[in-house]
Order: sequence, then C-alpha cells, then structure tokens
Amino acid sequence: KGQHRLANEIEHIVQEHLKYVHEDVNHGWDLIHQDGEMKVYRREVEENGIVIDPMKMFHTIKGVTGHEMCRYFYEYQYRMEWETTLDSTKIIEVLDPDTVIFHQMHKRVWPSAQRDNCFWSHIRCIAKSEEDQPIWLVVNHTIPHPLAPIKPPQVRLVANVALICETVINEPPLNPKDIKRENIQCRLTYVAFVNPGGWVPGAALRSVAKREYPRFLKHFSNYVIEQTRDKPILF
Ligand SMILES: O=S(=O)(CCO)c1ccc(-c2ccc(C3CCCC3)c([C@@H]3C[C@@H]3c3ccccn3)c2)cc1
Repeated sequence: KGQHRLANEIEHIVQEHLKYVHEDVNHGWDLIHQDGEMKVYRREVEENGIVIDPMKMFHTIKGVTGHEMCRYFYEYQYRMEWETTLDSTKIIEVLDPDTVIFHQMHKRVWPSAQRDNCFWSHIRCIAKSEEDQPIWLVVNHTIPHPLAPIKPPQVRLVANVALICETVINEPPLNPKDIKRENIQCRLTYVAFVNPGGWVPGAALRSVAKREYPRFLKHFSNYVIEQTRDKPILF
C-alpha cells in the first residue's frame, strides 16, 4: 500500500483516538446536554486564557451503519449539505482515496473573527473479530499547507476531530442478506479538540459550543438517515 508523506502522522493520531475512545467520561468530563440517545460531554480547559474545551459526544442512530455515517462525514460532495457552519469547502490535495486535505471557511460566529480550517481527513475501517462488525472512523486534523496560506484577519483553527462508529445488528437473521434497516443501528463517538486559534470570549465560545455541537450531530444524523432510507445497506 503506497505510503504518502502523512502516513506516519495519520497512523499516530488514529491510534491516539482509538486509545481514548473508551475512556471513562465519569472522571473530569461534565455532561452538558442530553437529547434521547445523544449525550454531550465537555471538559473545561483553557490555554493562555483561550478556551479549548475538549468535546465528546455519544449517540446511537437507528437504521444506519457506521460505514454510512463515516462515508457521509468524509466525502467532499456531501459536505455543504449537512455542514451548516461553513461558507466554503475545498479539497486542496488528494493523498489517496481515503486521505484528502480540505481547506474550509467557517461562517463568522459573532463576536469572533472568521475562522478557516486546513486539515487532513482520513477514513478507515478497522476489522474487529470475525463475528463482530468492523469499526469505521474519520479523523480530521489540522495541518499547514502551501495552498492554504493564512490570510489575516481570518484566524486559523487548530482542530483534531474524530468520528468513530460501530454497527450493531439486532437479532441478526440467519442469512445476512435478510438484514433490514430496522435491525441495525450505529453507535458513534465524536470527539473534538478545537482551539479557536485566536482569542474568543470564553463564555461566548462555551455557549456557541454548547449549542452548536449537539445541533450539528442531530442535523448530521438526520441527514444520513434521510440519505440512506431507501438505499441498500452499506456495511
Ligand atoms: O467535525 S469537523 O471536523 C467537520 C469539518 O467540516 C469540525 C467541527 C467543528 C469545528 C468548529 C469550528 C469553529 C468553531 C468556533 C471557534 C470560534 C468561532 C467558531 C467551533 C466551535 C465549537 C463551535 C462549533 C461547534 C460545532 C459546529 C460549529 N461550531 C467548531 C471545526 C471542525
């Protein structure tokens, strides 16, 4: 398999996320929002007076697979259909079919300056045991890039985000071909380490994050449910 220039960095970041995905959120994380199956946790962290609170969300979505959730989260062509916080998105480099570099302009969130984000995005399937469904994940991680120069007054985000999904099949029928969408669900973990890149009033950022993260996950989940409703199941 061709090793591109980011292969080692990506391997390291992916392994880090896999190490912490099962971390116990009862120590040091505050449950700040719950909506049905969705639970949103936050740790309050500041670095040089800038709020960089890690966010962690858990959700169970009926009728879709982890591969479908990750595919719609990763693929460029769907990005503007579910991402409501963006003015633009662009692929500036393709390293392989599962690894691309995006440059995105976020909508301005008052009172802060407009943010942009340049990040590698990698999708991967991790086989578990024979009988278990594989884990699918997408990691988005900031990286500098010559084709995405920082242009003040825009502020460059520093973000390390992972969407890690398991597929659960309830009462698996003898023949896997008979599996229906009502028999499947996706259990996902979403973690986001976002440094806004420049000063934002802490209280404002915390209220934006508290509102936006659950909204994003609910909107994105509903989008994937709608997109996959009448399509064959993608395991
Ligand atoms: O999952 S991703 O990789 C999807 C990539 O398309 C991703 C998601 C979210 C962000 C993000 C970018 C900017 C901001 C703030 C910082 C100052 C002003 C805006 C925030 C804050 C937390 C609030 C927020 C949370 C969710 C959605 C939008 N807004 C988050 C970046 C990447």
